Amino acid sequence: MTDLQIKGLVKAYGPEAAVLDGLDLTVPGGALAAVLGPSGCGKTTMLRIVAGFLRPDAGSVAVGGRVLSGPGAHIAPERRRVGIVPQEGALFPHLSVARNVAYGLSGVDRTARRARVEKMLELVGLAGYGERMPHELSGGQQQRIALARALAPEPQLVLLDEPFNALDSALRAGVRDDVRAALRATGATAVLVTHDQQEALSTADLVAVVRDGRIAQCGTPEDVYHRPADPWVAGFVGDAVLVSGTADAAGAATAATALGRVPLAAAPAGPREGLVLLRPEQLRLTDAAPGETCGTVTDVRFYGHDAMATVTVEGLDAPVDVRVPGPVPVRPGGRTGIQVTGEATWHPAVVSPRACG
Ligand SMILES: Nc1ncnc2c1ncn2[C@@H]1O[C@H](COP(=O)(O)OP(=O)(O)OP(=O)(O)O)[C@@H](O)[C@H]1O
Repeated sequence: MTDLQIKGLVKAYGPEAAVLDGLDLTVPGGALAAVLGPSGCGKTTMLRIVAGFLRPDAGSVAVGGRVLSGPGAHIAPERRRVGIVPQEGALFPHLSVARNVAYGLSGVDRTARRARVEKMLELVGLAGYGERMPHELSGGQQQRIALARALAPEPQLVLLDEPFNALDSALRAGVRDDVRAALRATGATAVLVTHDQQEALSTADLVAVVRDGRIAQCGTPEDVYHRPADPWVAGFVGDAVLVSGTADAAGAATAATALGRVPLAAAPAGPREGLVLLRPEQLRLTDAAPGETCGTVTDVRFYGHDAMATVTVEGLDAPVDVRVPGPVPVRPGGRTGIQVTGEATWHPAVVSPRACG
């Protein structure tokens, strides 16, 4: 299995500020990494450089130790052993499914080619579909064929550029699971570009969040969600509750906030004044008992699996969101107590990212 190493990637289009500004990313062999970031922050630019369609201004791309792009090196896209699954599949409309899948298998003899196509169709759950034409497939089936086509030549790396965008939400989760299973079965290293936080967290082994042309944080989905590098990352990968806090005595992993004393994941180093970050599911609505943090519910949004209550709390400038798993016990206008569960992360300052897009 082959790893992907991107080092110090820089790319500007014309005289404007660089879109990629020293981007580093390592994806271990066999892992699926999701590259997540706001629109216009350079995700596709990075993917196009890795694919070899664009040359970087500086930096390097290596797969399995083989430099594909770098100072004095540029391997042509077709010689990179990199498979690509574009947005909306982009199958050749005039070729049958089997011929689409076989497209990258020139030089392979007929019998081996046929066997490989059958194996790939089986892998993506579409055995027996070889004679169909692309227009006879659903959108989800087309995306799976696009993956089969990308995997057929046994690439070392597979790049997926927002491949589920055109699918409706019901189909999306199923196709996503199938694609993930197929990638796992082949052991290919893969990079999935997406701007969908849920997709990144639920699909990938690693999530890399791009900001200002660099990786703001790269880690497991759990790390990025529960231990975000800063409030911006936290807000980008999920709903966040951010309140001012004063850290307790040096070395203590607790802070005083308007939501009460909050346990921290680690004792803060540096200034005692800072920001305490929680997820809405770490807050609980309680009966408004004396001595407890209290507030007024101003809004309730129902999502089916849970609901979000917005609560204004004395001492806080902005209301906080509380995720409620079952029926919401308070209507808008009602009083409620609030309790914090679990540990918060501590952040010394708010990051204000350069505007993207
Ligand atoms: N060929 C080009 N010439 C000039 N500017 C470009 C070119 N391609 C992209 N850009 C600009 O570079 C920036 C990054 O674009 P890119 O497509 O890499 O972003 P992205 O993160 O993939 O966005 P999205 O999520 O919307 O697809 C954008 O401001 C875009 O307008």
